[in-house]
Amino acid sequence: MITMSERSAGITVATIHNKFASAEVSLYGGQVLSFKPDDRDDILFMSSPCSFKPGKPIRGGIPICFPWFGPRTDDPMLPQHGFARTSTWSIISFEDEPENSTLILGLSDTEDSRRIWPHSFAAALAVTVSKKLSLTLSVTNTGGSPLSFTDALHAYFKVSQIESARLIGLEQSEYRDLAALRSGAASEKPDTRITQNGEIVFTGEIDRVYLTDSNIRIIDNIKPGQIIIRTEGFPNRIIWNPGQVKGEAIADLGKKEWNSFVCMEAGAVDPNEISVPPGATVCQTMIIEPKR
Ligand SMILES: O=P(O)(O)OC[C@H]1O[C@@H](O)[C@H](O)[C@@H](O)[C@@H]1O
Repeated sequence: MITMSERSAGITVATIHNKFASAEVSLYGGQVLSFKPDDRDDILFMSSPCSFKPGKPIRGGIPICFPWFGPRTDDPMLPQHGFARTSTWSIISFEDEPENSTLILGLSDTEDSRRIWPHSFAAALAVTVSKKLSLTLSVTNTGGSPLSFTDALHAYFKVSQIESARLIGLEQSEYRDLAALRSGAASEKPDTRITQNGEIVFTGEIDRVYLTDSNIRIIDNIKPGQIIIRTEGFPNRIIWNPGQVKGEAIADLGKKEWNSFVCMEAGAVDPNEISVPPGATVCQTMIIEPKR
């Protein structure tokens, strides 16, 4: 079953409900806002002061970073993480099967998008709600010249408290430390690779791009259960939590809320950008499986 409602002026939300789960998807941003398996607690985090105002990104759920991840290196004035998360997507279709429900949203180039990213494209996001939450982003190059993009499904997972959570699956993987690079440490160069030693525990700011597509497990350690994340077509994992100092300075985040989420993003980040020849389509999938 699907029902549509207005979250605020200009923000339409589809609520999907079936025998396994419920989920909310905002057409603004093409963004999953919540996923409640068995109608239990949401496994996704949503910032409480988030204003849901067109023009601003929604902080929580699963924003889509596309067609670039992070700041645009050739023009830092352009919006961080691209324009997909601040664009309104259209509904392409909705199908309710006995075991799952799939909503497909679409976004194509416009005059405005071509001004900052001169490409013709048709993107579709298929959100399947079942025991698992599955997102497939497909991008078709509808123009006559090759296009390439970087991207991420920037999932915010709720945790009871970040210092107690653990993230498993990246042991021995190499990463680039974006936080260290930003701090301008002389020893840090964009191509510096560090090897992950053991599981990830959170003791302060973490902002890293891992050069791997391995499966991830998030363990809350206070609540029982875990979340398993698998992907196809996403060569990178990005792990982000701002820590207390930077977290308290984020205007659209509640004062203590930096402590209540971890972002585990499936991405294709420089130098792993995705190239799409004219007429071709590239698909990337993220599957999120909550386990009791
Ligand atoms: O505040 P934004 O634009 O949503 O970005 C949040 C974070 O997103 C992460 O993906 C980046 O690696 C971080 O550097 C960034 O701070």
